[in-house]
Amino acid sequence: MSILIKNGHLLDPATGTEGIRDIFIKDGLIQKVGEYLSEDAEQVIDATGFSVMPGFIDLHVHLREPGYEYKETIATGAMAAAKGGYTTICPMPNTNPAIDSKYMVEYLQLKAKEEAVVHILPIGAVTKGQEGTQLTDIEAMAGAGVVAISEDGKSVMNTVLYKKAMTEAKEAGIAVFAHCEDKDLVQKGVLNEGAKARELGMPGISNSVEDIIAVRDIILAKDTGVRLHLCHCSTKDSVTMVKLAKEERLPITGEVCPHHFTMADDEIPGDDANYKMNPPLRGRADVQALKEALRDNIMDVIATDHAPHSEEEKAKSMLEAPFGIVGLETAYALTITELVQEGYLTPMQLVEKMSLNPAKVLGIDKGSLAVGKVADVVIADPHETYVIDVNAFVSMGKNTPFHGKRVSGKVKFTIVDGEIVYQE
Ligand SMILES: NC(=O)N[C@@H](CC(=O)O)C(=O)O
Ligand SMILES: [Zn+2]
Repeated sequence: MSILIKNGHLLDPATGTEGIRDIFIKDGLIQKVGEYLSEDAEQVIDATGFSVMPGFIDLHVHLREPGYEYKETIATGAMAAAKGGYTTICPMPNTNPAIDSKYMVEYLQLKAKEEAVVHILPIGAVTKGQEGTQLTDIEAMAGAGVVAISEDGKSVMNTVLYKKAMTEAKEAGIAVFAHCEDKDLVQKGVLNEGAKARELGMPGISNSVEDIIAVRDIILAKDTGVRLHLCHCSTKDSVTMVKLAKEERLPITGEVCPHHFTMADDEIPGDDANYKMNPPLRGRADVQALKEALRDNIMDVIATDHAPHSEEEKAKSMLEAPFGIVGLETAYALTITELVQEGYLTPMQLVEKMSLNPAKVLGIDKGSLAVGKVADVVIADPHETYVIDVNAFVSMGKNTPFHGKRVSGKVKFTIVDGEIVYQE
């Protein structure tokens, strides 16, 4: 298939290109980028007024397959990704069984190849069954194609074991993605510790639950030399620690989720589990620190932590319901609305955080629309304003606190390997 994208506003931070360009795609690759291209193409897309960007790369999604297909499948999660402008997503290994062996990695890849409309790059578990006791065969999983290891959903609390995992990941040439949460300190917390938790009479989760493990993991990464990526950073002290680590030139990157820069805990209307996720919505000062950290490039990546659950599960009290909200279909709009329109990020920075930097974290040749690159492209209207409606989601998960929120920014086309996989 050949596609000619006309008159779009190209945003390609990898080459420093920002401006009106035409792009000619053929045989799955970017063939030409220029002004007034007139190539013959099977499909011409008029992208006047739209941004044309390298496809978004999500370092943190939960696809729920195998084991929890009633929440999401590889097929539905990938379709939600395409609708959100993502062309590559990295599923976390907390499935049932967990992605904790070469065989499970191969199973996931095979299913993804058959069923997913976007690229799937799996992440392997750190310990077998994510039970925290026995390391997985990290070298074998890396050989099978995992791009990182992570115990996401929890932390590896045994420091000796985790250090060994980091050493092995370093040897295998892959990164460690850290979910920072002190399992003992969190106790039974369900939302941020503070006035809202007291008002609802529910146990809180302090910032230190995250901060203590973030410090530990940064120190372990310094000891082992592994590339460490801190998932879903939610606190102002996480920001400070990533800043210090960068000043020391440690290979550490930080990720922020749209919900953590969009909403503070004081906006939780009551006992509604669509506002329950891990880490929780934090205080105003944390939200502000996260926005500034993205602006100042202390935080490198915006990732969704797309965590679908069934309506039945999320209809329960916050005390009972599982943690997590969906994010693939709202991330671009929340980033435009909360960060670009508010002056925290330039459009080029948005592309860095959602595409180029994630590619760098993974060490893959994506995140750019330069000639010769794979044609993974998103075309979006940054100005279109609308109201988020869960009934329009293609994800099986409808669990979001942003239903009814007015936002700007809508994905129009998503192109994977030169093929249109989503069109509004
Ligand atoms: N973030 C969440 O609240 N939940 C995630 C796990 C995780 O990313 O920690 C899930 O798998 O549901
Ligand atoms: Zn997590």
